[in-house]
Amino acid sequence: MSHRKALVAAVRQELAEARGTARAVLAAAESARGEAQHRRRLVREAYATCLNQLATARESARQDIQERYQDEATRLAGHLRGLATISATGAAGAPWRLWAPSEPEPGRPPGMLRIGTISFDETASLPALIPLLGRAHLHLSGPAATLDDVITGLLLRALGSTRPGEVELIVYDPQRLGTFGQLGPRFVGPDGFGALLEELGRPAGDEWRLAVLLADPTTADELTRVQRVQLDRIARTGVGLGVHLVVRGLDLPDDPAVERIMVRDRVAAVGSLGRIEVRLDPPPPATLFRDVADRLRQGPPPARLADLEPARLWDESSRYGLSAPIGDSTDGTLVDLRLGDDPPHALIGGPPGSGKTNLIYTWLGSLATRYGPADLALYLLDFQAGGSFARYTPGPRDPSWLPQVRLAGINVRDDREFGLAVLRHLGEELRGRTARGEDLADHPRIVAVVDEFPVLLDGRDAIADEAVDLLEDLARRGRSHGIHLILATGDTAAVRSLWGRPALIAPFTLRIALPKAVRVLADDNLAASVIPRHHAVVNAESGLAGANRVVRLPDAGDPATWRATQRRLWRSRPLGCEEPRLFDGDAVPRLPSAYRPSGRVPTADTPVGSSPGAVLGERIDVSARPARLRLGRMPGRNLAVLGTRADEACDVLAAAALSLAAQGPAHFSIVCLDPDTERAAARLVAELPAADWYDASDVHFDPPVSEIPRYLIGYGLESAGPAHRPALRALLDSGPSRRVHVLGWWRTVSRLRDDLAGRFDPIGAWVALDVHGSELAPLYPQPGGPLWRPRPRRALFFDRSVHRTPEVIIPYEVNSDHT
Ligand SMILES: Nc1ncnc2c1ncn2[C@@H]1O[C@H](COP(=O)(O)OP(=O)(O)OP(=O)(O)O)[C@@H](O)[C@H]1O
Repeated sequence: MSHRKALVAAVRQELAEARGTARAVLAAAESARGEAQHRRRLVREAYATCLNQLATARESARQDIQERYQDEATRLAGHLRGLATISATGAAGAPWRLWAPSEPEPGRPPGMLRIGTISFDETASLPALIPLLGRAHLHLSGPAATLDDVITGLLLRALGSTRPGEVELIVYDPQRLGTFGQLGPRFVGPDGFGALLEELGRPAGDEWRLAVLLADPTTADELTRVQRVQLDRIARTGVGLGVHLVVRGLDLPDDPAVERIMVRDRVAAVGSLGRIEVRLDPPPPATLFRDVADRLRQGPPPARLADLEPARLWDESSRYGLSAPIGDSTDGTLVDLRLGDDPPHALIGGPPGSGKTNLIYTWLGSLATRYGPADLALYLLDFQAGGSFARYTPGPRDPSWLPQVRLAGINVRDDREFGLAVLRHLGEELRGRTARGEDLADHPRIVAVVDEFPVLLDGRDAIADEAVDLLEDLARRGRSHGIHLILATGDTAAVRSLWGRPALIAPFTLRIALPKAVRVLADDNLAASVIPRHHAVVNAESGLAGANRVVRLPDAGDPATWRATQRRLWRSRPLGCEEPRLFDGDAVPRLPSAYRPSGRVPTADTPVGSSPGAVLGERIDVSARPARLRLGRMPGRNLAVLGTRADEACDVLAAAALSLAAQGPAHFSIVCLDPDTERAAARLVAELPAADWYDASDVHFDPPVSEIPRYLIGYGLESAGPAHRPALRALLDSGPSRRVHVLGWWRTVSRLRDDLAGRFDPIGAWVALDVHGSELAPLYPQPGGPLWRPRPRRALFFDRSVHRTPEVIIPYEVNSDHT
């Protein structure tokens, strides 16, 4: 029992120990669990804190990023918009509601064109731009109607942002679906497609050629292999040649120059924009077409004259030539005209109103601001009606003149003699320069401008013959002596006839053709027929096709603008610079005071020359010298003034008498037999120092003999009548040897003949007013009489002792107040 008890006790003991151990283990476990739980709690808490912190950090980072993204995006969008504005200025990029045609900036190639917008969030959008002129062809696919809207908009932008004439628009539209008729395209019909492809394979000229091909299924089906090859070649090489395609309905090969636009609804995918979607602009409102059409019709606003001025006045030397810009070219750079060894001379042509005068003004202005009077001398002749060169000479309201102008002839249409005189003068200058063999640097270069030169060369007469010879000589030899000619005309027939004179026209290698000019350029050079107004084709290779430069001309017409420039030049003129000689065919010269006795009345002891000269009128020449009739003691030294224009006859007689009186002692017998001339005769008597008056009541022709010369000034001598004829004839015959000379007026040659009984030898000199050449035959050594068609205020003067042919003179106005 005890054993059992002991065993029980031992087991109990063990159990108790085990329980104790278990309890201890449990306690340890419990505490470990507690520990673990505590740690877990701690970790959880830490995690939560961490999570919170992370969330906060993430939130703030997110916000930061968001803000930065916003900022960046706004900035980028701003940049992009700025870039877009620069890349597509004015009409190329403006939305339709603000749209108007715009003038491209000179010197900048055409930009991109807007077709719609790109939106990158709800609020902001950017213009979507695509390349065209100078950059790419366009290939469009999608619903035809939408494509045609897109194309219409693009054409409007392309034409509205370039200068009229810069883009030649050709449309192939067999179904006539397009709506660009107002843009003035050249339409090509279905049967012209092959020819069009051939044409597009050739380089465009100065302009861009923009071909819109709206192909229908038939076109695509019928495209031959050759045409396919041509089209592919245009797609690859056309852009470099100025040829651009805008195509729908036909494939174009893959090429960097081909921009593809795929349209679905009003959204497009554009090749160069990648995956960005473009929301297309609506089609342009119809009214905008009118604006573009008007602009195309009107032509561009003119470039400014001020743009041609050099940085410094008179800073150039003409030693090696004269070079001056006259306008800007289609790319905005200035185009120079050069005169020198080559080309030496210029021919300007264009129909009336095409802007020749304006071009000449521009050219002269540009030259005159670059080359001072030591480098340039201008001779200006205008055979047109109207005095376009008068602006360069002093006028009543403006005393300034253009210092380089030596001579200006205006209104010389009827005075071809003056043109001839100028050419003779230039011929002498050429001879002088040749003989002296001087260097070009010693002289100014001469530029002689002859506007409407055919007037001078017209008419198969001695003037035309001599003028042609002189022009030919000047054109041939002038180049090496610094003499340059600029001939201008609006007369097509005259230009045509120049081609019959190759020797004359050949040295005129610089050709300037204004719009619609005919035959100024070579026959196969049609550039002048396609340029818009206020443009010119400049060609320094005698008009050969391929040497054209198209120039846009500024408006040089405003006299006030020019006057300001001329004033500046005038104030800079060197000392001793002389006023230009102005010959105005419409002005009547006054008898210069040096030929009037007033003031310096000669006394009886003043020596009289052996043959004093009677001044009859102004010669038509470069220096405006008077025409004189020497009245020596030889037979025949009398003067007959012939014709019915009494005023002019009186002026001739008065100028003769006054100029004789101004030279030395003389006695005058005024015989006035025509009531129309009484007033003028009386004025003359009043101004002469010593004169007797006779009229029908006491007329006689037996003047007393005296020591000093005596002049009988007869008005209407035919009225003396038969009774006085013998005495008159005797006086005419024998007077001159006694220093008695008759200067008389007869209305007609036949009345003079009656008075002379058919013997004209005592009339050694005559001045004919409105008497035709044939009527003058009896007074002229050559049969048939001189060539003379009378014209107002011009007279033909012939003195058989000095003249081989008669000369045209302008009777001076003696009494301007006509009292
Ligand atoms: N580049 C230009 N810019 C603006 N206006 C111009 C330009 N060229 C000419 N004009 C204007 O056109 C008109 C005709 O020009 P201009 O008188 O020069 O022509 P023209 O050929 O000399 O004519 P005509 O032979 O009939 O005298 C003028 O009113 C002139 O002001």
